[in-house]
Amino acid sequence: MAAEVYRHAIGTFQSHSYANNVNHKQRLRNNFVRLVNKDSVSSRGARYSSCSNRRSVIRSSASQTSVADPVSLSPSRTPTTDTNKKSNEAALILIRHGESLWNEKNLFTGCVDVPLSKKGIDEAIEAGKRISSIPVDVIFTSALIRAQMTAMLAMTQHRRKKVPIIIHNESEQARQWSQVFSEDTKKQSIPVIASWQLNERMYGELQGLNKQETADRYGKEQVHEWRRSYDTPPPNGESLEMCAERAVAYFRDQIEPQLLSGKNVMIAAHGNSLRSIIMYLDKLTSQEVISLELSTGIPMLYIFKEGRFIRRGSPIGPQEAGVYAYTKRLALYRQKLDEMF
Ligand SMILES: O=C(O)[C@H](O)COP(=O)(O)O
Repeated sequence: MAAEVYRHAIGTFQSHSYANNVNHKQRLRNNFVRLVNKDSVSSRGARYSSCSNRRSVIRSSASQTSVADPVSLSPSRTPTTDTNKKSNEAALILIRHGESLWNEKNLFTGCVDVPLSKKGIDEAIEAGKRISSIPVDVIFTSALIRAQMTAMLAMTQHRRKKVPIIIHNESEQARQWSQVFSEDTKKQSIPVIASWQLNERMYGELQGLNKQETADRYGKEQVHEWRRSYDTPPPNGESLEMCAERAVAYFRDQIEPQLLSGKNVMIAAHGNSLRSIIMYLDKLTSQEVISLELSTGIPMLYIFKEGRFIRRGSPIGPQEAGVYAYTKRLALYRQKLDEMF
């Protein structure tokens, strides 16, 4: 089974109470409305919501919920963004943030904005070493500091030494205002786009609670269902399906066009927002995704080629020959780096 490929150990986390949820119920209601009306789901405009996933063939049946289309892209999804490269091939790196202070304490974290632990910082740096020879043209992160720190720390290790700069991308005007006019600066920098749609799923009333204590109180099975099932939300929180509604919509609307235009993309996000995106990329069923676990701070590489996503696992290190054998472009880039540095 495809999910078995993801051997990363599950981080242990636990829960607690959610501090910033004044509008929480309203948001959940909105999410449900959006779920009912899936065709109208857009990653733009809304403030807070959940994500959704799709992998390859997501079958629709009583036990296997259909999430989205297979990953091949229709002509209507041709890139509309700035694209000077003409290529139907690109690299996609996914990284779950390094261990956070609440991961360390085994607390359910969800949308709470918790920074990295010391170990998490080391993991982010280590992740950066693993991808240090893979070109990155644009970075997407969630709006949460643990994902943003992971992306920045990882990029400190990159051989090309480009500087990540934050770009506001939420509207045409924001994009205009964020423009970098100097061609030299553009070449020496990497745009970073932060978006709430890539946030961790909202864990509702579990946020801030200890995971082990919650399992002791409600039972292991119940807690496993809240954490790993596709469509059972934790109390007042988001199910993976709800999380996928926002994350996969965002991926399709904002990230795929970049890949289609030949840009290499890195996404630094979270256990469940990335699970939903991987479900989409690998066409996992709602049953298969249950066993998909992501470790903190482990980069995963996909090659986007002819409208399809090809999973290439996790680069072991910058010298790993196999990574650069995947595509001619990666190999050439690596060769250029070797000559320059
Ligand atoms: O929000 C959290 O607690 C973690 O980031 C993910 O937790 P999980 O492994 O319980 O989904």
